[in-house]
Amino acid sequence: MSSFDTHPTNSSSVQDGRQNRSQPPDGSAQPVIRVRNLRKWYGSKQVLKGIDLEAYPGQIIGYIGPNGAGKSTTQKLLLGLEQGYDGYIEVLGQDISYGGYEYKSRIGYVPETAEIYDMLTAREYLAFSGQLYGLPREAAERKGERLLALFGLEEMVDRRIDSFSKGMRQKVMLSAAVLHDPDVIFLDEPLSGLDAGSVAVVKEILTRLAARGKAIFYSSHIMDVVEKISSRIVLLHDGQVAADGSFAELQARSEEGSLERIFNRMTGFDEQEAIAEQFCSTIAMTPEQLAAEASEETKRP
Ligand SMILES: Nc1ncnc2c1ncn2[C@@H]1O[C@H](COP(=O)(O)OP(=O)(O)OP(=O)(O)O)[C@@H](O)[C@H]1O
Repeated sequence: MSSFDTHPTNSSSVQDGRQNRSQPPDGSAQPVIRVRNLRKWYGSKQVLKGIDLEAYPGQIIGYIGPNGAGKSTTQKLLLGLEQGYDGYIEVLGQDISYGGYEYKSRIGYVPETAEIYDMLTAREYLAFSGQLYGLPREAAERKGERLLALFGLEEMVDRRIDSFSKGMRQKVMLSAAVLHDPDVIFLDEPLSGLDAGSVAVVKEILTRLAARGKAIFYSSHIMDVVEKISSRIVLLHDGQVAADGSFAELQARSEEGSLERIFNRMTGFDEQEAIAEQFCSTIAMTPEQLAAEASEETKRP
């Protein structure tokens, strides 16, 4: 039985959640995200080279890839934050090229780098972002206060965000992204700066939100978390989808153990030892050695 058939309120833990959600959705489920042949250029550089994607309610999609592969660009295009693309993007049944707003109120987003209004207190910020998504101010404040308290920040609610640590800010961003109970949640490195206990809490929250039918689009470089929580993993390499399937399917295809090893093999990365050695040797080079090397280079034809 797949999670698309049932949305249990008493969901399984992170450890066994993956197996429960690795099945494809049943025929009746409508995709909440549909992307066809998505292409994007920045100037003359083509960043996305024809992405096809579908996401269904209840899925956590681990969207992974090397630095610069195009993960954030894809998320920003789906969110309507980045303009100018070729291909087709549909979110919650709406072709986003028509520029409507309705679907945006059903989306939550934690960006990779938070642009947060840090002169506001946490309470003010959550009330403000809740209102942007259509919640009444009092409801947004009340819900925000409760979410922050659950993250252990009850003492900080009325402090200005510019006095928060990195992890505390991340908890505010996470709370702001889900305050309006969105149907689709985009997360770009959501665990950045969080301590081990908070990571465990967020993993459980994501598993439970998916069990309640939310679609979660999860970009991260922390492979063991992606491996554990994702019902489906999409590997982007050089602007193209290099693999798309459950962790078990990827494993069967690549005969590698962990997602980290699968990732390294599929992206052709096996040079970590050589690079690390060269890096350390470069650090140890003296000014004289660097000058000698530069003079050798100028002599070469
Ligand atoms: N505003 C921009 N203008 C020009 N080029 C950009 C812009 N934004 C992104 N790029 C380029 O697009 C490519 C993909 O960037 P993107 O941020 O989507 O990668 P990513 O997969 O999210 O990487 P990372 O894992 O490092 O966050 C990179 O080559 C980047 O330099």
